[in-house]
Amino acid sequence: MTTVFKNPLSIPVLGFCAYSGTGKTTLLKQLIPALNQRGLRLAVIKHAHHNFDVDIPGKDSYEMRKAGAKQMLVASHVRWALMTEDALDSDPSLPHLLQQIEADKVDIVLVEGFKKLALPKIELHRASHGKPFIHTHDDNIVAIACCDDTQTPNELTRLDLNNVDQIADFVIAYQQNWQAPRVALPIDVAAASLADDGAQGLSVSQGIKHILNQVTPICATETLTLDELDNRVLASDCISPVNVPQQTNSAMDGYGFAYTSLSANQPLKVVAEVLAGHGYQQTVQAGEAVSIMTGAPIPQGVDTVQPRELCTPLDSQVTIQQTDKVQQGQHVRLAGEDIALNQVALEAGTRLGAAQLGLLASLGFAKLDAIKSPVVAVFSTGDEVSQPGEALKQNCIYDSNRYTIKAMARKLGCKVIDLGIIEDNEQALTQALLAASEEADIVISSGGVSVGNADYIKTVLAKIGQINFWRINMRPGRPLAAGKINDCLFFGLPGNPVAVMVSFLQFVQPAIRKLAGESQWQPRYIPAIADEFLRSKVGRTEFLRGCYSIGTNGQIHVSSTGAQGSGMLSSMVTGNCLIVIDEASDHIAQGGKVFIQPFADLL
Ligand SMILES: Nc1nc2c(c(=O)[nH]1)N[C@H]1C(S)=C(S)[C@@H](COP(=O)(O)OP(=O)(O)OC[C@H]3O[C@@H](n4cnc5c(N)ncnc54)[C@H](O)[C@@H]3O)O[C@H]1N2
Ligand code: MOO
Repeated sequence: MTTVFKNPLSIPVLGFCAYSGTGKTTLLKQLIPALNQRGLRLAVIKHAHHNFDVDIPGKDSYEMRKAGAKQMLVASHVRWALMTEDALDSDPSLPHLLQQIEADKVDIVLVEGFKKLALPKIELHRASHGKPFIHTHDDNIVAIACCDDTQTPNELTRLDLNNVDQIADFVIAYQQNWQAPRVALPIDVAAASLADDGAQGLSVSQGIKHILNQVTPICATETLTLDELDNRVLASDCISPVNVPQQTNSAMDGYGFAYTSLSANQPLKVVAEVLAGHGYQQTVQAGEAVSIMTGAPIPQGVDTVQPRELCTPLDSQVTIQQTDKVQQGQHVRLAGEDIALNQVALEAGTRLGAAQLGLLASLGFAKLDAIKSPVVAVFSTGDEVSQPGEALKQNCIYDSNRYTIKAMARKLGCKVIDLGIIEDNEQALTQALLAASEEADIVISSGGVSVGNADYIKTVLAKIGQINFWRINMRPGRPLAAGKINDCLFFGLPGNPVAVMVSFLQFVQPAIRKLAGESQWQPRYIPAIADEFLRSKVGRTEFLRGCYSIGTNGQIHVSSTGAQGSGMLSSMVTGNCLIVIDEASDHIAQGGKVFIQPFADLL
């Protein structure tokens, strides 16, 4: 049995394990020079089972430690050592020790000891010692080094315990082939299986995958002006018809000359002034310079520009100051260095914003084809749900969901049809849903997807569409209906206002983006440090509303907005992000790592 081990470094860690007396240290003492000879920089961590000391009584560092310094760092120009007094009841933590290694100074960490940790290891075995194998009960053994008299399983790399060069070659290959494990995000749609485990509910990733499988991107396009293209999705690759910049030009107001003309304190003859939008048609000769403005084309013979403030003009000459610091080609913007002629400047499926529109303008485009905007029809249900602006009847609530859904859909570039509040009766719902499915690409409702008695929506949907009623293992937003009415996508979001927003962001948003032809979109996760204990539950993804900020240590910190009731819309207003806790965690400790999705990135 081994204990979980997570390598916190970006370099490999390789253990050497054996029963005592096998010759681990003897081997390592021979292996280290062999690896050094092959150019591998090493760190070694050794687990000592006894109380040891590396210091000598009488030395200053020893005396200061004995006087009570918990940590003592002694340093000279050749070596430094950090000694830390730990009175642990159990083994030291290898990840913690690894974090003390300067990973930019070494290529691999070799570990002697820590036999029980699930870290990759080479087992050393000497049959003559009569000790059992380790690989039979440890899956982390990557090779076994033994003598001729030992039988080993075929699937395990076999090394000769007495052949140090062979073992060194193995370590080199291990280091070269090692890849840092991918950071596991709390939601991984690509890895989700679509196996039918509906009784258990679906994970968020499974739900998204099922939904995306039902979405066929819109093909219809329309030609729009640059202004109209804002927040729209480009229909085809945009090929640059020009070089940007069109010609090689100056990045500074100053003097342009041939780098080879420069010699200290030798003035250059100023032969012309070149302004932006104009040119100088002659070739600038050796010993000559032009006065040149930012954006003006660089004349023939010039390859370098010195800013005006580092030049001394006198009559028709200029002296270039600090000639020793001038670099050939400085302050010259090359033709096409931003975007080259015929290069794909923007790919089909790009959502256009300020930067993209500016870039299209810089290429001279006035109009381009965009995918037609998805049309989203939105309605609310529930006898208690009332129209804002009207007097609130007793036991009723105002309809907030329709407004959050409409605003989120519009933010995603959709055209919105507002179907209002549809009364909870079968005929009205059937008519409204069928009519909406004719006009819209997506129909979204809220409320009535759980197990309540007065909800007709489930009955109606079962009759007119192919709709799944899922239980998603998440909070908030557990019930979710998703499917199709004819060719129209349908989402029945849960009624609780925060659940509506979270379900929209996690499930409807990817569907709308795929529908709209946006090919590259992935939700963004940003690592943050939890400033408080965050409660969760194994088996469900938790979306807490949080506030993140940059801490004094320069890292992103996050805390929850407080009470997390799924009816408390104010938490979405106070917060600036969702804190996403994966299914495997039952809590995040204060100071622990957690992923956040800033609202600004989500919509
Ligand atoms: N016995 C069970 N009860 C509930 C369960 C469950 O699994 N078993 N799930 C709970 C969860 S979680 C949620 S979320 C809700 C979702 O239920 P519905 O989708 O059927 O929604 P309603 O019951 O219609 O409404 C829930 C809540 O939201 C308010 N609401 C509804 N529409 C709007 C609107 N347009 N604007 C603002 N607020 C709205 C409604 O008044 C309710 O308070 O079910 C739990 N119960
Ligand atoms: O999942 Mo419900 O959405 O907790 O409010």
